[in-house]
Amino acid sequence: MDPSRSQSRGADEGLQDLQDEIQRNTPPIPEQVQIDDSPVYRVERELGWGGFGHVYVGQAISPSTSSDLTGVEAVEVALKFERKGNKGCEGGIINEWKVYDDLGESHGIALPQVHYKGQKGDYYVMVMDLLGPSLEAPLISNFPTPPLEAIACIAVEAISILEKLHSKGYIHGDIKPSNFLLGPPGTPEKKRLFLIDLGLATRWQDPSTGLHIKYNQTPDDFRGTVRFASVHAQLGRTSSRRNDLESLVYTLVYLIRGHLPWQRHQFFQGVSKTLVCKQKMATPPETLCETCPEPYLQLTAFVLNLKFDEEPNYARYISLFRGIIGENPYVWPMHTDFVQERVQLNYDGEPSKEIRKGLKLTQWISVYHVHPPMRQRRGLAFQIFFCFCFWSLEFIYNLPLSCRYFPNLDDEGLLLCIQKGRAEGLYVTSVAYSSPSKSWAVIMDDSASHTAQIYAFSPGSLPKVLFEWLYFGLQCMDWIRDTWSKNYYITGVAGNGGRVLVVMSKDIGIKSVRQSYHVTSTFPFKSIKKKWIEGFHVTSMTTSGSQWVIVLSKGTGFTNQAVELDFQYPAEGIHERLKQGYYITSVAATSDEVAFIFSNIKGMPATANVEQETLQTSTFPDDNMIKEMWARNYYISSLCYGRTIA
Ligand SMILES: Nc1ncnc2c1ncn2[C@@H]1O[C@H](COP(=O)(O)OP(=O)(O)OP(=O)(O)O)[C@@H](O)[C@H]1O
Repeated sequence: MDPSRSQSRGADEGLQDLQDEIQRNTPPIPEQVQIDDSPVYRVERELGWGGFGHVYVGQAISPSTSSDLTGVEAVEVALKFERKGNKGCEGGIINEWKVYDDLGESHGIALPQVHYKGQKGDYYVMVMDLLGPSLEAPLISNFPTPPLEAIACIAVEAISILEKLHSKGYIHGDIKPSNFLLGPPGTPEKKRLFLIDLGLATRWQDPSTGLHIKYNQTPDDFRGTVRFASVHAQLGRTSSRRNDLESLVYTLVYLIRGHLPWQRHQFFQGVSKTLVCKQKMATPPETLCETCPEPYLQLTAFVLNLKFDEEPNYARYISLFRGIIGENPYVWPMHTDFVQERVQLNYDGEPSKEIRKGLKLTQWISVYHVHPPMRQRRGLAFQIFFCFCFWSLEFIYNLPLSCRYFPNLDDEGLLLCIQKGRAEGLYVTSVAYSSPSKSWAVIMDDSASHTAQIYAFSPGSLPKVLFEWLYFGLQCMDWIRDTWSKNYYITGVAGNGGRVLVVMSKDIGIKSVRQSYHVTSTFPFKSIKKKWIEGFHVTSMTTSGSQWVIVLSKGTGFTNQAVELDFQYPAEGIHERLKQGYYITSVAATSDEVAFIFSNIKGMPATANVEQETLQTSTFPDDNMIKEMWARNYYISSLCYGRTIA
C-alpha cells in the first residue's frame, strides 16, 4: 500500500506505530479458507496489504488434482481479506463485490476474475486470479532506467483498460502503479496489464438514466492515494472519468521519473494533503513532464483540460504514443500486439493550452446580478439580486436603484465614504480589502429593506471563538452583542489582516434570526456542514490575512447551500452550480484559496443559469467596466480580493 493513501489510511509519520497497533488489535487471518463449494485453500505468503485489507496466496489443497494456473480450479489463487466492520474508510471489499456483481462475468475488462466471495471468521474474503508483479518498485527497480517503449506500452494498455471500465459506467478512483499488475506468471497473459482494487470504484453514469451524475463539491471528502490522486478528487469534487486519467498521468510520469514533484510534502499527513494539492496545481505540465518524451506532455495537456462530464478521447491519447512504440515491437515486459493495433490508428485533435500555468495570481473577484428595470418590478424577485437581499423578504415597490462604489480607500477613507453613502440613503452591500494595494473598496446601494445600519472596526482581529446569539442569549463580544440586542444583524464583514470591519443592519425583513460567527485559520467546511444541519446558512464571509471569518444565520430565506473551495478561481464549479440553479451569495479569498457560497432561496426558482456574472480583474473594476455592466442591468453583489490563478 502507498502510505500516503488517505483518508484514515495512515501517515508516513508514525506509520509503524499505527501498523503495530492495528496488528495487536487484528484477529488472526484464518489458516484455511473455503467459500461455498470452492476448493479448500491454505493461506500462504502475503502478497500485499492496503487501506482495506490483506492479500495472500491461497494454495488449493482439495481437490488437489488440478494443475490449472488460472480460473476457478487454479492451484494458486489470490485471497483478499478485509476485516468485518472495518470502519477505516467507505468503500473496500463490499464495494468491490458490488462492482464486480454489477459488471457481470463477461465484462471484458482486464481485471482479475473473482471466483468466490464470502465470509470466514472475522473476515470478508474474495478469491480471485493470482496475478503477477505490480508496476510498483520490483518491476521498476530491476530497470533503473526504465525502457521508454515499455512505459509507452503500459500507457496504451492502461488507457484502454480505463476506456473499457468507463464504458461500463464506472471510474476506478485509485489509479496508481501498485494497482496495475502484470498477468499470471507462466500463462500467456503474463505480459498483459491488469487493473486491481475496485474498492473505491464509483459510478460516473446513472444506470437508470444513462446521464452523467451531478456535480458536487464537499471539500473535506477525499478518498484515494494523495500522491496519485487528481486535484479534483483532493478538492472533494464528485469523481468523474477525468480523475482516473489525471491519476494515470501521474502514474506514468512516476514510472519514467521515479518520483513526482510533490513527494517531499508527504511527510506530514494532514498538512501534506493540502500542500500536495496546492503543489499539483502549481506544477505546470512542462515541469511535471520534465525529461519525459513529448507524448506525456500532450497527454497531460489533454487530460488536465477535461471538463467534469466530458468524454475523454481515449483513441486520441493512445495515438500519441505511436512515435515511441513505433513499428519495432518492444517485447519486454508488455505484449505489443494489441498495443500495435491500437496505436497505429489515426486520430485528430490538439490539446488546449488553457491549463495549469504555475502562476500565482491574486485579483479582485466581483460578482454581478441582473437587476431588472425596477419600476416594472415589485417584490420578492428583486430581492435576490443583492448580496444581503436575503434579509429582506418583504415587498418593495417602485424604487429606482441607486448604486455607488468607492475603491482605493484607506481605513479613514472607508469610514468617510460609508458615512457619505449613508447620508445619501444607501446601505453597504459589499466591502472588501486588497492587501497588495492596502486599500478597501465598498459597494453601497438602496436595494435592501434596512432602516438603519452601523459599522465599526473590531478592536483587533475577531477572537477565535464561536459566539452564538439567541435573543438575550450567551455571553459574547460586547459591541456585537449589544448591537444584536438592538435587533441589528451582521450583514457584512471584511478584514485587512488586522482589524475586521463589521457592518450590522436593522430590519432585515426577518423576525427571528440567530447568528454565529467562526474565525478560523483554514476554511471551516466541517463546521459549516454541521451548522447547515442545525438550519444555519452562511450569510457573510470574508478573510482577514490568512484567517477566514464566516457569519452564519438561522431564519434566513435560504433553503440550501453549497460551497466551492479551490486554490484557483473555480470556473467550472461556478458554471456547474449556476446550471443547478444556485445563486452566488458570498465570496471570499486569501492569497492562496478562494471560496464561493451558493444558495437556493426560498420562493425563488432554482432554474439553471440565473443571470449572474463574475469578473476577475487585477485592479478594482474601472468606471467603464462597471458602467457597461450597469447598462446591461448587472450590479455588483459580492466582492473580494484573493487567489484566482494557481
Ligand atoms: N489478484 C492479485 N494477484 C496478486 N497480487 C495481488 C492481487 N490483488 C492484490 N494483490 C497485491 O495486494 C496488494 C493490495 O491489494 P489491493 O490494492 O486490492 O488492496 P487494498 O487494501 O485495496 O490496497 P490499497 O489501499 O493499497 O489500494 C496489491 O498492491 C498487490 O500487490
